[in-house]
Amino acid sequence: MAAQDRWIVLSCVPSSGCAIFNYLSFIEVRSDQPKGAQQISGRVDFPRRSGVGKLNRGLAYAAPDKSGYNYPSNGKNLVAQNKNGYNLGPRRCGLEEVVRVKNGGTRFVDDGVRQPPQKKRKFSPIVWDIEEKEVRISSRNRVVSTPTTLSSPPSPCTSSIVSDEGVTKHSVSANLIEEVQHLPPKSSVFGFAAVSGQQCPDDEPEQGLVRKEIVQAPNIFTSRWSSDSDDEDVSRSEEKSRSSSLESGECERDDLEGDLIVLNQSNERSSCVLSACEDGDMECQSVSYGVMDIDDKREEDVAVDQPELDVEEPTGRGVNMLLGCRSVFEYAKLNKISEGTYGIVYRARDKKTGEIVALKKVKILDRRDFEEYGFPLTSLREINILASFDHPSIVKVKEVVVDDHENVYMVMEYMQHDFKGLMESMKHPFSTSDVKCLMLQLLEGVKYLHDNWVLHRDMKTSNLLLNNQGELKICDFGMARQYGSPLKPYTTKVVTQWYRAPELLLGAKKYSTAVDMWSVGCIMAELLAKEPLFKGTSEIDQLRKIFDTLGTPSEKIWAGFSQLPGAKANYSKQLYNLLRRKFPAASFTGSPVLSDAGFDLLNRLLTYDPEKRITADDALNHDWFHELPLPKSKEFLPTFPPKM
Ligand SMILES: Nc1ncnc2c1ncn2[C@@H]1O[C@H](COP(=O)(O)OP(=O)(O)OP(=O)(O)O)[C@@H](O)[C@H]1O
Repeated sequence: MAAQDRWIVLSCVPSSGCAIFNYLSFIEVRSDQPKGAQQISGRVDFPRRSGVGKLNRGLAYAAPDKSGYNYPSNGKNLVAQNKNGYNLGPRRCGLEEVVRVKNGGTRFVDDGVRQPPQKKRKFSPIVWDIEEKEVRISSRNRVVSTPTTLSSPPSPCTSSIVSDEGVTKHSVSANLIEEVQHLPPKSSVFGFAAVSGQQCPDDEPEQGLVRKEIVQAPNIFTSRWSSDSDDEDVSRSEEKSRSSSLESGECERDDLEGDLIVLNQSNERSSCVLSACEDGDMECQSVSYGVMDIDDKREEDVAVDQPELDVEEPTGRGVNMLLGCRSVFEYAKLNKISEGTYGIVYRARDKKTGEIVALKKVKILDRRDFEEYGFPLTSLREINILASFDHPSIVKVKEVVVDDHENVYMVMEYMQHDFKGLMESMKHPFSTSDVKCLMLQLLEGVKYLHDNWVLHRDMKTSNLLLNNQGELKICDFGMARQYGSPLKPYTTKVVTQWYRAPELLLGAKKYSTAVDMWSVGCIMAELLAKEPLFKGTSEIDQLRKIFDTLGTPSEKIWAGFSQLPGAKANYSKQLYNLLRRKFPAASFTGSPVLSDAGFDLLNRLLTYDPEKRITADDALNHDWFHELPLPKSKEFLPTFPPKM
């Protein structure tokens, strides 16, 4: 396959300093371009960024295949330079050379340097760095696809940086270039928180004082981010259409922040492409499907705000990129598993292989919105992240397929159960060794996410799947987003209410991995008790329920608590942490029992202060997992009758 038939993804750069690329894009490498540097058809749009320079459009070029290139392991580093040769930093790409010319003539050139093999992701998905904006993908010029080739090229997404404390961390690097997936023809690719201690000993709960056992849990905020002094405005837009089908305890998802999105692929004839763009001052970003045609207004913008392009305009127009995706009719739908806010999930069979899969149809909530704004961001985000991840505790996306009506489906590995449904149908709760086994898998998955700078933000039992091999996998990444340094304000309307961390309920705009850890604590409690821990009926009721159990937080146990928007409300003072009552060390009443070590872990997960809340890494090393009963191995987990 010639290079010019490939699709490549140009990635974006976080918004630091002079970094001016904010998006990744999918760009078609065309064969009808001049020699040497093959022009990549399409438009590359960038969000407007104050102080950085407006980037509206660029053109991408790629050199022809110099054969013998053994993707992905031989990926080269590319350097982006502006017109004056200013080096914008290394980028890595799965193609031999990629030259991207943006406004002002920025181009990527091969610097001949090899990237050391890196870790974790199959490829780097997105860096989304757009705060709380409505982001949609335009249905005009549509194209979609996602990688299915799950080879694991070294991740270009991480690089070492030095944190505030001088500790070397991995971070999502700026300046990414996504890698090309080489695909076979036709395969579409695609107190109380008396801190950790939060303890109020069971034998003396009424004695008045909460024991404050300050445990030096890793400091999530300070260890991973620089100062949060950047008080960026969060421009958030409400999603116009909402589903009324929210499950009990769920909040509406009102944020569509984050950005876009990946999907790369190639096959012999056509591929799916996404590019990202910004809609003028409105900062409504959209991703064009398919070949990007040049819209006049954007050209004007470029002309006014940017130096002249020193490259040719793209010539390609209107290729139907959906051709690159297999049809959903390759699968026989067997039954509907679930209909959620953003998707309908079916059990289906691959007609060719007989394999049973899960098909998640992306729900278009409002057709007119779709026409105008395109493919829902949450779905793109989910596809992108899932396609980029490769971990036993994260559900795998096999490919993306389409139907005749432009509906898009994710094809995922099929998992027989979700924990919400499972626990509703179980007569007895999981045993302690079952829960340990499940918690280890869950924490491994969460650690993987956090190591890759992704917040899931919607951890709950219905988003945890279990198969008959005893494997637990996290799904539903529609709310996930990349985070980085410095800590940015995000929307607070994330995480289903029952699992939502107190800092979110109290309106903290800056939050991070600790929100997922709180949810993990709620899940641990639920796995043990077979009942959700805090079943609030509203946000205020949710807080009330948390405070009633863990005690009302104060500045003393949670530094910064009093500054949170929601802290001003008049909460009734509950001085004690009564969690141990719900999980006693021994019980004759049927309450779930929990050893001191187990209770300590639960308490650390449900620590008010996010900075003191335990991390996934530390939780995995917690003593509870080393004491008897030991975690069961997956193969010995109970099996359950199939849900129908
Ligand atoms: N790979 C899979 N295999 C089997 N069932 C699945 C799979 N993925 C999802 N499901 C089922 O579909 C349900 C909804 O999936 P998912 O959460 O991804 O959709 P959603 O539309 O985002 O839902 P919600 O609005 O609840 O967040 C899950 O709770 C689970 O029961």
